Amino acid sequence: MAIAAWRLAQRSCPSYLQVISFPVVQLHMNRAAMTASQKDFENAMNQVKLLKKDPGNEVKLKLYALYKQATEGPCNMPKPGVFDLINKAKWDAWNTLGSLPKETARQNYVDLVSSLSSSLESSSQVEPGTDRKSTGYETLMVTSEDGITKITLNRPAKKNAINVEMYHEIMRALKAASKDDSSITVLTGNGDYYSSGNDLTNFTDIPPGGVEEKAKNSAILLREFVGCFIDFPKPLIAVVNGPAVGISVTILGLFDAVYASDRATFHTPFSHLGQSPEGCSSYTFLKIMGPAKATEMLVFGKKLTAGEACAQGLVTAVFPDSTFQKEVWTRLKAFAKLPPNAMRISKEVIRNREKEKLHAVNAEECSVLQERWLSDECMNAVVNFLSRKSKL
Ligand SMILES: CCCCCC/C=C/C(=O)SCCNC(=O)CCNC(=O)[C@H](O)C(C)(C)COP(=O)(O)OP(=O)(O)OC[C@H]1O[C@@H](n2cnc3c(N)ncnc32)[C@H](O)[C@@H]1OP(=O)(O)O
Repeated sequence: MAIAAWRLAQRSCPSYLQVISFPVVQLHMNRAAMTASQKDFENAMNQVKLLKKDPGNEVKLKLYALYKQATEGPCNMPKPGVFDLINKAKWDAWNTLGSLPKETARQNYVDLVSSLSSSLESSSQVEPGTDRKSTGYETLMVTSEDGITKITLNRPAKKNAINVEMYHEIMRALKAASKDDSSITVLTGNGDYYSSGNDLTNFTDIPPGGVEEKAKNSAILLREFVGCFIDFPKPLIAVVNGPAVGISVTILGLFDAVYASDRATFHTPFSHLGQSPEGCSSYTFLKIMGPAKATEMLVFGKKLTAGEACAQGLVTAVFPDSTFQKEVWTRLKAFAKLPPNAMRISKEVIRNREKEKLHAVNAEECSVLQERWLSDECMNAVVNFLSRKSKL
C-alpha cells in the first residue's frame, strides 16, 4: 500500500519545479501588451534570455505570472487538478496576482528582471566584511548588518515550508554565516508563519531508484541539515514570528536562544503524519522539558502556545506580537555588540561535550525516519495532505 501510494505520487506529481522551462515566459508573447513601456518590457524579456545563471524555479514562476498578467490580465484559466503540479504551480503564481493592473504587472516584470540581473551578476563581487544583502538565494533572504547575520525563510505563500532547495540553501547560509564577520546568527520567517516544516511535496519527486532511494536520499539530506545546526559555532537565535511546525520546531533544541511572538505556536504532529521525531528532539526535548512533556509534544502531537513553550523551557522569552520585532531586535543588537570571541568560546564550552551524542542521536533518528517514510501511515498522510483531504 505504501509503495502504491508512492507510485501514485510519482505518476501524478512529477518534479514540477525541475521541469518549468526557463524560456517559458517567452512562449506566450501577446501583442496586446503594446503600450508606452512595451519596449522596456521587451528589453526585459531579452535580458531574461541573457542571464548567465538560472534564477531558479520560484523566480521563473514569478516571471511567468507577471508576464501572463501583463499580457492577458487576471488569471482566466480553470484551476488545474491537484496532481497536475506543474500547471497548478503556474496557475497559482498567476492567480495570486489577483486583479493587479496590466501596467503594474509589466512594470513589476521589468523591475524583477532588473533586480535579477544585478543580483546574479554582483553575487561574486561582495566584499567580505561589509554590510550586505545576500544574493543568489531563491528561498531565503540573507542579510548581514550590525554584527547580525539574519537568515529569513522566504516562501510565505507556502507558509515557509522547507523544500529540498531550502534545506540546501539554509546549509549554505549557515556555512557562510559561520565564517563571516558577524557575531550572532538569526533564523526567522517572512509572512505570517515561521515555518510549516518539511514541504510535503518533497516526497513526490521520486528518483529512478524508486521510493527506497528517495527515502535514503532524504535521510542523508536530513542528517546533513541537522548536523549543520549541531556544529554551528556562533550564537544561533530563532526569532519565531508565527506558528512553527515539524522540523522547524525540533531544531529549536539546537539553538542558543528562542524568542517568540505571542502569535507563535509549536507543533510536532509526527504521529499524525506517520513519522517520528528528528532534529535531535528525541534527546534535546527530553532534556529541556522532561520526558512527560516531551512525549505530549513528540508522540501525541500536542500543540503548544508560545507561553506554554516558554514555561517548558523551549522558548527563551515571549513578546506581544505588536512589539515583537522592535523588542527582539533591540535585544539582539545589544547582544551583537558583545565580544564575539568570548561568545563563541562560551558556546563551545556549553555545547561541545554534547556534540558527539547529538550526532549519534541525529544518525539514529534519520535511520528510523528512513523506514517510517516507507510506511503506509506516512504515505497515506502525505497523499491526504496533497489531495487536500487533511491539514494539521
Ligand atoms: C528531506 C526530507 C526531510 C524531512 C524531515 C522531516 C520533517 C518533518 C516535518 O516537518 S513534519 C511537518 C510537516 N508539515 C505539515 O504537515 C504541515 C502541512 N500544512 C498544513 O497542515 C497547513 O498548510 C497549515 C496548518 C500549516 C496552514 O494552514 P492554512 O493556514 O489553512 O494555509 P494553507 O494550508 O492554505 O497553506 C497555504 C499554502 O501553503 C502550502 N503548505 C503549507 N504547508 C505546507 C507543507 N508543509 N508542505 C507543502 N505545502 C505546504 C499549502 O499547501 C498551501 O498551498 P496552495 O496555496 O494550496 O498551493
